[in-house]
Formats: sequence, C-alpha cells, structure tokens
Amino acid sequence: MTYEIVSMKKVNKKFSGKTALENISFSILKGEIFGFLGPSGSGKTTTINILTGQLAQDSGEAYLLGKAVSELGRNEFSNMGIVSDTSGFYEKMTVYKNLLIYAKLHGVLAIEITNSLQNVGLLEHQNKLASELSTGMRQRMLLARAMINRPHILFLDEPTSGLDPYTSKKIHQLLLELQKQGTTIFLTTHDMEEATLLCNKLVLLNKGVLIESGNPKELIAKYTQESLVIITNDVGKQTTVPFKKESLDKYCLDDTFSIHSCEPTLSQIFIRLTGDK
Ligand SMILES: Nc1ncnc2c1ncn2[C@@H]1O[C@H](COP(=O)(O)OP(=O)(O)OP(=O)(O)O)[C@@H](O)[C@H]1O
Repeated sequence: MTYEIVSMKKVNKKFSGKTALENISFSILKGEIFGFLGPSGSGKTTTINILTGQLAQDSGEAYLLGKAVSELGRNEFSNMGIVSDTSGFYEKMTVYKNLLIYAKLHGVLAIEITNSLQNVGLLEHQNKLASELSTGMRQRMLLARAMINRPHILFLDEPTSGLDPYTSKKIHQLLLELQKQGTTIFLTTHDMEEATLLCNKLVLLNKGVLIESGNPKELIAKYTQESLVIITNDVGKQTTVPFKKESLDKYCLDDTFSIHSCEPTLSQIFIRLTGDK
C-alpha cells in the first residue's frame, strides 16, 4: 500500500505581510526522492521549516509521518534527518565525536557511527577535527550524521551545492542506495541535472506559488515541442524542420540517419517557466 510520508494542503505563509508560500499542496509517497525546485527566494527553505516543525504555517494543513506538523513529537523527530546550510556542528571535535553526540541523542549504538561514516566514505577521516574538513567532506559528515538514526525521511537542502562533480556523484549514489533501503528523500536543488537523475517526482515553485509538478520524464514530454524534429544525416549534420509531410519529404533523404523530436532539458523548462536562471 502506498503511504504518504509528507503532505501539504493549501498551505499559506507570510513574513511581515509579504507572501512566502501561497496555497501550496503536494504529497510525497514512501520511498520517493522528491525534488523541490525553485529560484532563490521561492519558498523552499520555508517549506522545509514548516514540515520539520521549525516554523508554523499561517493556514492550511501540513503532515509529516502521519502527524500534523504542529503535533510532531519524539517519535517523528527521531525518524527524520535534516541537512541544510544552517546545520551546525562542533568544529573543535573530531568527525567521530560529532557523530557520537548524535548517536547518544538518538540512543543508537556506536556501530551505527562506523556504518554511517563508511557509507559516506569518511571512515578513514574519523579522527580529523571537523574544522579541518573540506566543504565536500563536511557535507558528507552532515549527511552521515543525518543518517545515523536511519531516518524514514531525509530533508536535504541543496546537499551538493558547491561540491566537485566527483563528490556530487558519490552523494547521488548514496541517495539512490538510501532510497533502495526505503528512505524517503526531500531534496531541494538548483542542479537540474541532479533533479532529472534522482527524482521520481518534482515540484517547481516560483515566488511562493507551485507552478508545475510531475516526474522529470513527464515534464520533459509535456514541454517537448512536437511541432519540430531534428533530422541527422549519416555524417552527423543536423537540420531542425517542422514536423510536416512536406518538410519530411524535402529533408529526409537517402543519407538520413535519425529523426528526433526536440526535447528540452529540465533546465530549459525551469528557465521558461520561472523566467529565471
Ligand atoms: N524569517 C524570515 N523573515 C522574513 N522573511 C523571510 C524569512 N524567511 C524567509 N523569508 C522570505 O520568504 C521568501 C522565501 O524564502 P526561502 O528562504 O524559503 O526561499 P528559498 O527558496 O529557500 O531560497 P534559497 O534558494 O535562496 O535558499 C523570501 O522572500 C525570503 O526573503
């Protein structure tokens, strides 16, 4: 049976009279990687803060792990993990001790620290001071810490922002592995390639309003310009022509190798819908 881990119904939030979220509704099923996309200031962090009980909405309903967010308790907090750029850590402590504090807080065995560090490839750095870590290593430490209690849901606010492609790829593999184990992941990202690669479902937010949703393939199909096709000949020369009989008769010659519809990338769809970069 599918189980809604997260849902929002007609949620509104204003700060000093200025709208941050307007009538937001969506739901996330168990085991999904859910992409929450939008330009800077569109309301992504506000949404995470509401769902994790750090901020109250003005109106509408929000549920996490079957409970209204205003009623989240020990059980729900011990089943969620959060990584954001405001996630603090102890710089003067080793990586291991940073995780030990969390392990004790959550009442989990020390072996979980080793497992978690191994998962993010930081086991050999466990005795390093947190202040000595690179940005990518710090991000992986925060991820390891958020995973230590094996949460049912992980909120990741731009987890690969500023990381090199190799470290980002490692984190992507880890997220897909977590998903296989049944973890639900709420991911905000500015990286459209990452969203296309990882997410089962996406929501696109602009100025606090939900403007599009669906899975990446559905969205790309929806915005594919069916009226144009690209004809490639056998030496790789490409010609874009209207998808009409007379054009095809004229341009599909003996040297035609393939005919493809013009598929936009998620990034192009994003820019088209938000008018932003
Ligand atoms: N505590 C606050 N007080 C006043 N305004 C706020 C507060 N938090 C957020 N806002 C405003 O609400 C809107 C949404 O902000 P939010 O941080 O949710 O955006 P975001 O999509 O997470 O942006 P980014 O991608 O830059 O992190 C912005 O206009 C922001 O200035």
